[in-house]
Amino acid sequence: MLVAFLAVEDFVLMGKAPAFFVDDVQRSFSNGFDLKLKDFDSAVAVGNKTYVICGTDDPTSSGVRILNKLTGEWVIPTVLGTKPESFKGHSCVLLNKDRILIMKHNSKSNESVWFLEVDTQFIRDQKKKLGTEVVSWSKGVIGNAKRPLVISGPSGVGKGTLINMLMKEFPSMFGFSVSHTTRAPRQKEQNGVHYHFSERNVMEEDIRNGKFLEHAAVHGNLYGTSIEAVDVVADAGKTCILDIDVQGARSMRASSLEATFVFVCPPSFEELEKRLRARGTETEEQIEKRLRNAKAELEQGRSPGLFDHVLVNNDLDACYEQLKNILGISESMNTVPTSRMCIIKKNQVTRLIIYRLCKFESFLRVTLSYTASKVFDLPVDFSLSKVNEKILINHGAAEQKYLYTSYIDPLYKYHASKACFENQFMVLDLSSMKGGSPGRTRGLEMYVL
Ligand SMILES: Nc1nc2c(ncn2[C@@H]2O[C@H](COP(=O)(O)OP(=O)(O)O)[C@@H](O)[C@H]2O)c(=O)[nH]1
Ligand SMILES: Nc1ncnc2c1ncn2[C@@H]1O[C@H](COP(=O)(O)OP(=O)(O)O)[C@@H](O)[C@H]1O
Repeated sequence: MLVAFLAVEDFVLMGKAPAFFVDDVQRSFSNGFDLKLKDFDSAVAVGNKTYVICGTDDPTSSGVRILNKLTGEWVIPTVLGTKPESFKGHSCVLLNKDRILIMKHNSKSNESVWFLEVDTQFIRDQKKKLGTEVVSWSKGVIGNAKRPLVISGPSGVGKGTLINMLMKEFPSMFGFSVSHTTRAPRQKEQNGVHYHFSERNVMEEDIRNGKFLEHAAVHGNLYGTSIEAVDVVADAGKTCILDIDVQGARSMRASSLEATFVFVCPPSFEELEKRLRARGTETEEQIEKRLRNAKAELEQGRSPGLFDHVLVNNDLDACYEQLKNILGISESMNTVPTSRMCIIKKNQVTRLIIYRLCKFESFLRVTLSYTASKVFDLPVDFSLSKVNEKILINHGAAEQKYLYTSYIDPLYKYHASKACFENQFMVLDLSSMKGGSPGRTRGLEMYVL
């Protein structure tokens, strides 16, 4: 049953597979080289390389080693991304020759799906940059994240003001991506709220270790968006707002993150200077540097294809309304409309109906988010097979039962009985898969067949 579903290039090798199966596949993968698989290790062939994924809880282990099948050499690659914490029994399958899907046995579905990227664009870029073999983990997330909002514009134009207004009016809809920076905190800025204020050497090390989605040198300091900063907001079901400079926006445009890009302009250069000085948070030297950089930023903000929308922040309220229009939101999305509130005061029966309606609305909201992230228990053992964009998670092998199914034989027109296996399948649907390293892989669906 298992073999019937396996395409040759997608061959699966399970840590806990029966010995005869391991031996057969091992030989064909390794061209005669000894893979030295330990308990819970698994191996996947990708072109001339065999990737061994080590089933271990040891945090010091790289978790992955690569055999070059032509030379017989082993390489320990640079491992980027967030790797799964405990990684014992698992099954894997190769997808599109560029990433390996790994599913943990005996786990919850929201913790079970991981991707090891081996030859995606991100990996090819990192290989060039680091000059080593590179692999990168990405956690698979059931359901889709909301489309992030990237806001850029020169210093003092009003980005922070607009973002604060949005977050204050719609606290349950928006979350802020807290960037890292090497600049010193301003008087009212809190670490972990406005920025993660970091030492340059620590931030540089984290960048090397692939913890950042993007980073840039701005006004003489280092700024960057960590993968964690965006994922925390997305995992809470909120739209993530990124306040980043034009270089950062450009990097995000080129990445797998699909976002709405908004550039905010001042009505005039003089007004920008006035606002920056009135804010009183920078020294004269810093103000001059920011104004010099603003000229180039304003030019780059108009680069074709970079920003989806350009807003002129002249009248603050008008600009804020325009931003809300872009996002397709209105006040009624977050509060009970005032007309309804008036009725509430008028009579008891209407009050009850309104109360139920509100309850139902919040029930719907909860139900919808629950459906998107419904959690399954994955069995102690299963095999994976790939059929187009779907992964069949077969956990019936251990409990296969004969069923006698009655049917009418079309030739002889009499009732017959046929023995067949009852297998239990769950499906991981990858057809809406998005994102990937260095962030999460989202848009997955899981259901029982
Ligand atoms: N590329 C990038 N730019 C950032 C990030 N965080 C902030 N910035 C940008 O850095 C610039 C300076 O920010 P900041 O020091 O807070 O000064 P402000 O813009 O005057 O409030 C602004 O253009 C921000 O949009 C980040 O994570 N990545
Ligand atoms: N439309 C506007 N008109 C007048 N002042 C504004 C407007 N928008 C923002 N400001 C003020 O300009 C200053 C800079 O705004 P801020 O949000 O800190 O800019 P940024 O985050 O882009 O650096 C703040 O003092 C803010 O109150």
